[in-house]
Amino acid sequence: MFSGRLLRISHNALGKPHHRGMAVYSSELWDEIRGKLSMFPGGSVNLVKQESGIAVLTVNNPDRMNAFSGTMMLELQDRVSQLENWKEGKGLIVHGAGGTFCSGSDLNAVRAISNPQDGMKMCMFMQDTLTRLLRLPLISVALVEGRALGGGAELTTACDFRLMTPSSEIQFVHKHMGLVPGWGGAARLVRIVGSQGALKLLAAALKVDSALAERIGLSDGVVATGAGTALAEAEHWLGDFTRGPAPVIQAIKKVALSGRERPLEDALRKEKEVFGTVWGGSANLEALARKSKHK
Ligand SMILES: CC[C@H](C(=O)O)C(=O)SCCNC(=O)CCNC(=O)[C@H](O)C(C)(C)COP(=O)(O)OP(=O)(O)OC[C@H]1O[C@@H](n2cnc3c(N)ncnc32)[C@H](O)[C@@H]1OP(=O)(O)O
Repeated sequence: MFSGRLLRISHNALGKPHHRGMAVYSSELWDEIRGKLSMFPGGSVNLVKQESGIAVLTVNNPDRMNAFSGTMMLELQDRVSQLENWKEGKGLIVHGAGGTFCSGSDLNAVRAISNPQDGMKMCMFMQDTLTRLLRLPLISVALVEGRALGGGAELTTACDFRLMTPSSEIQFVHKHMGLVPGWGGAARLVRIVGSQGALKLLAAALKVDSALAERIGLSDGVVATGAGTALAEAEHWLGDFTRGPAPVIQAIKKVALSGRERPLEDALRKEKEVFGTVWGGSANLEALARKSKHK
């Protein structure tokens, strides 16, 4: 488990603790890393915020099976910042362009930064961004069509839920690359499928199809394939969880998140704090006035 102390007190490159909201590392480090990543262009990360309160984030580099170039890593961080400030937001779908999810880091960039120093910086940058993605006050789902490989598999674990099309696959291929996950994917995978399950998926670099993924709790459901169909089905699926006023949905995500990440007493204090934001709020008062019955 992430401890509450780690959540709120992380360490900068010099080992000094610093306090930051939803991030893991100090943003003082980012200027240098951003400079390096900006040298590897290609693709984009697109964000559409819809009136429904559900946003769609598209990893878009179809010529490279949606691999993450350096500039896409930068764009992802910017998109997450935008979503952190989206007051009306309730849900998020993360998917890939052109019928596939994401094939991880762009190997052309990886080859150019294959020294340990640059690798560590990229790792910290992506850990920070994906941690912030998971901590958004939005209910998020990764829609996996085609392949989710390496860092792409890690990206799926930075969402609250995963949906897969019947023929799609998630594979932590890191072992075959002589690596371990570096974008926080191992830590998150353990929380999703347990330590035994995570060890099996990582150590065998198993191809996890949609049936196996559902059986081990990696996937939360299967959606039909087809141009636009999978996305529409994912929106419909998410709609069940995002129906209602944004402050209430965001509060639900916050208490679930603190329960997932914090030790019990810390999570209880957080729950009390979040409870205070909705108690006597407009949705609460309207429900009381309606004399709601839950038959
Ligand atoms: C922490 C994360 C970790 C790290 O950085 O440390 C990583 O993510 S490492 C990257 C892990 N991913 C891979 O190793 C993917 C390697 N690629 C493949 O296995 C295949 O390309 C596959 C299965 C994604 C798709 O196979 P398919 O036969 O359907 O298509 P092609 O192989 O012809 O691919 C089309 C085109 O895309 C290029 N491509 C695919 N993935 C990447 C990538 N990760 N980086 C750069 N380019 C990629 C592939 O080379 C083809 O380009 P072309 O110019 O046509 O050769």
